[in-house]
Amino acid sequence: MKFTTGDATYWYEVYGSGEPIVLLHGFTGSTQTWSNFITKWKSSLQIIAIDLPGHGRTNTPTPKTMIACCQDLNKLFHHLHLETFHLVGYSMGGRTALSFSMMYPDFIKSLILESASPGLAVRTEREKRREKDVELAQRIEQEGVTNFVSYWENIPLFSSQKKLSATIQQSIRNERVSQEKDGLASSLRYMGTGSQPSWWEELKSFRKPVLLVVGELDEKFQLINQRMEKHLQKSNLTVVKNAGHAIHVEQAEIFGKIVTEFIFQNSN
Ligand SMILES: C=C(O[C@H]1C=C[C@H](C(=O)CCC(=O)O)[C@@H](C(=O)O)[C@@H]1O)C(=O)O
Repeated sequence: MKFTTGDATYWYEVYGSGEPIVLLHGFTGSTQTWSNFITKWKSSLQIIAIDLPGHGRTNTPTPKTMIACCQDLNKLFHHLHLETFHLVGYSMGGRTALSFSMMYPDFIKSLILESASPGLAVRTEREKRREKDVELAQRIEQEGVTNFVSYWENIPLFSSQKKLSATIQQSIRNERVSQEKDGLASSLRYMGTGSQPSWWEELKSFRKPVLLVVGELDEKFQLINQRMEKHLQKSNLTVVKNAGHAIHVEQAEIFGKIVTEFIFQNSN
C-alpha cells in the first residue's frame, strides 16, 4: 500500500491483527527483510512493514534527512490510526526507530533495536563519518548497485553471514541488488550515521521499555549497545550466540522468540 505526503510516496505492508508492531529494515534492505518474521508471526500480531527512503518501493524525490523521515512516519502512523505500537528497527532501521522514538515517544509501547546505534556523540566523528558516507554514496553512483553490493556483502561486519546457506545468502544479495543506486546514495548522504543527530544525551530521558539485541560476533555493535544500556532507564541487552549483525537472518527463530516475548510482556 502507498502513503503520499508532499512529493514523497512511502510503500508499506500490513499483515494480521492484534498487538501492533512496526518493522524498519536496514541499509540496502526493504520490507522483504522481514519475510521470515512476518510469515511466522502474522497470525499473532498486526505487522506493519515500511520501505524507508531510498529503498524498496518508497519514492522520495526530495532527499529525506532522518528528522524529515521521522516526520513523514508520524504522518503515516496518524493516517493508519495507529495510537501506540511496538517499534522494531534493524541497523539503519534501528537508528530510524530510535530517532522516531525520541521525537514521538507517545506512540511507543516498546522499542526493539537490532544492531543499532544512537548516532555519533562527537561532532568531529560525525563529520568524519559523513565524509565516508558521501564517499560510499559516490562509489554507488559511479560503479552501480551490483558492484557496490559485491563490496558491501564482503565487509567484515557481515563475515558471519558466510556461514549461511547459499540460498539465504543469495536472497540477501537479491534484496540488495534490487535497490536503486540514487536511492541508496541519497540514504547514505541524508540518513547515514554521519548525518543523523546524536541521541546519546536524550537516551537517559526515554522512559519506555527498550530491548537491545546484538550478535555475539558483532563486537562493534555489542560495545555500542552496552553503552546504550547504561544510558537508558528501562532496557535490557540480549546478546545472541552464533550471530553477527543480522540476527533476524542468522538466528531467525531465536530473534522471533526474543522479540515476541518482549512485545507480549509489554503489551498492556
Ligand atoms: C559498516 C558500518 O555501518 C553500516 C552498517 C550497518 C548499517 C546497516 O543498516 C546495514 C544493514 C545491512 O546491510 O544488512 C548501516 C547504517 O546504519 O546505515 C551502516 O552504514 C559501520 O561499521 O558502522
